[in-house]
Amino acid sequence: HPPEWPRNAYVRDGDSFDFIIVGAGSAGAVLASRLSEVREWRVLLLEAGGDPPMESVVPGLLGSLVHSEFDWDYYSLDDGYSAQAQRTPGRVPLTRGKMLGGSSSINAMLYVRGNPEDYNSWARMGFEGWDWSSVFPYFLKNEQFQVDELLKDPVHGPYHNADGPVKVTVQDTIDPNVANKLEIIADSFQEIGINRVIDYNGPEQFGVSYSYFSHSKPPGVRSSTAQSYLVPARERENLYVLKYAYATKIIIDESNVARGVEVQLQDYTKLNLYAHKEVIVSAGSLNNPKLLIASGIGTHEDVERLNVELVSDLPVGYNLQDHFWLPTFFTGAHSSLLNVNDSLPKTTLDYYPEPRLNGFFSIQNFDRPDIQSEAFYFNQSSALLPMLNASLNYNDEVIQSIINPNADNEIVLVSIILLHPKSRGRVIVHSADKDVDPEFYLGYLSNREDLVLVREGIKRILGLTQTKYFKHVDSKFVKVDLPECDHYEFLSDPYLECYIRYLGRTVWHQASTCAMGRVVDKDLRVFGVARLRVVDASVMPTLTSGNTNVPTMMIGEKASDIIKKYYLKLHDI
Ligand SMILES: Cc1cc2nc3c(=O)[nH]c(=O)nc-3n(C[C@H](O)[C@H](O)[C@H](O)COP(=O)(O)OP(=O)(O)OC[C@H]3O[C@@H](n4cnc5c(N)ncnc54)[C@H](O)[C@@H]3O)c2cc1C
Repeated sequence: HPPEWPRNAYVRDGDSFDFIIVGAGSAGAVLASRLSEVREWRVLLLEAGGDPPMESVVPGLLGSLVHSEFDWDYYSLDDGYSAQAQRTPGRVPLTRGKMLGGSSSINAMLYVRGNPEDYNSWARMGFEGWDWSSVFPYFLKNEQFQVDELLKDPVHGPYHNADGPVKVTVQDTIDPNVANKLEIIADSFQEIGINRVIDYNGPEQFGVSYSYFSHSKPPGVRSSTAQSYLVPARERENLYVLKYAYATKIIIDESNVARGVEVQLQDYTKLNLYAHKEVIVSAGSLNNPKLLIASGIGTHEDVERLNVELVSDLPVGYNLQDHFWLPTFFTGAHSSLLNVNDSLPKTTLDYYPEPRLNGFFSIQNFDRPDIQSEAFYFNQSSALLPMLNASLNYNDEVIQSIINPNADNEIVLVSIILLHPKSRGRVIVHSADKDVDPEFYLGYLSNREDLVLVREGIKRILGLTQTKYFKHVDSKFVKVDLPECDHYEFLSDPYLECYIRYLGRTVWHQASTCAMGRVVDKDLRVFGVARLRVVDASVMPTLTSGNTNVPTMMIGEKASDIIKKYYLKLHDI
């Protein structure tokens, strides 16, 4: 059954609330739920989209919402240098959820907290209160861990909580062949020095393990923030959820105090809504810059371009950071499709449809991992083609050159993710009009050190071909059809760099466009404007060592307590 989503609020022009939150995503929905725990606070949550459809709720339907009405469907600018093997060179689809739950309603559900050093480094940068020991309680508060053996385990148990809102399970599959192959691949990783660990959210992140996902045990239901934070709060009389409500501008008075939000509804009606206490912007790293710059908060050049008056001169939209994702492909065991029945995928909608191992290792910096690596196994009947096509958006020649060896062989895809890129991108806003998208320059590999690190990462992974099982099946690194790289010796450094520039692309972790220290302070208040905060992935000073959804929910949890402490004058919550 579809969940009972919160009802749409009846709101009139001029209405006022205590808090207005813009964006019901990974952070915004957490804030709305936590702030409305204070019954005397009236909380309005504005969301540009509506309720999530069943394709969002059912884990096995992952991937079917890309380019739909539930996706902002942005594309990056072609920089002529990276992601050149996309269908349109350089133009990478930047999927973002447009519905309750935001990107937590469309993402791949991997549950990865990152490394304690990520947060300790934020504290060392001067952001007091963001060190690991301060943020760890919020990770616990978020989690409803459903892996009983680990909960009971004296070593792993203390790293988990069974009572939070977001259900977390360990990967499972009903296909014994897939389970067996993932075991073999994990052993092969061990042979190249990437050890087996049980739980990367536990005592040790370095190593390879099964993946943990934010969905429930069967019957599998995605634990988006809509499902886990908003549904349980839907009966609260002080929580108002306004759907299909696009925030066009923050209303700021002449003393630089945020007073409310100007909203455009689907039928283009405009409403002015007011906040007695605060406006909180949680529209995500790609959308916040447009809203802030249209409200006069940005560099003076960017604000002037929109013909608005400057309120606070801040580098909004700069400093865009993203994890760079690169696939490598290896042939596995020989196999052929003689029996059609054997070829039918053995899968269930209860689980994530593409089981994968998740590994973390380092090339340079051993305080925390610098590379994340995922390993997927595909037989002929599997999801390889749709994944290359719909999710990864490669051109036909590239896809064909990977699918061809798959006719006679299983394929192992091993991705390499650059966790701490030095390259930076930018969101460029040309218009405040709801229907004019900003431009997104990702800046991948603009710092050569990033290219070198990924290249060394591939070399480490190439070691797999020398391991027992891969040798036994005579595994080969698949030569992808990249004519521009052909004049380099296959697998030489220049060849690998060319390969990276063509195949590398996003894994949808854009962050830091309103980072702490640049646009907001450590309590996430916007510099130069009173009663205005930004709370979402855009405030991360640097990226974490892993997928960004849980860190963003943690930011929502921590910000809720910062706000409660401030207004309720509490010392501890
Ligand atoms: C395809 C995909 C796969 C991913 N896979 C994973 C994964 O497996 N694991 C993981 O940890 N992370 C994953 N991520 C990343 C993770 O989901 C994001 O980092 C996280 O959701 C960001 O949260 P946020 O609160 O910053 O923004 P969002 O969750 O995107 O929320 C922003 C919300 O604001 C709304 N909004 C925007 N502009 C306006 C406006 N002007 N007015 C009103 N509302 C507005 C949006 O509709 C949206 O609901 C993935 C992301 C994508 C897109």
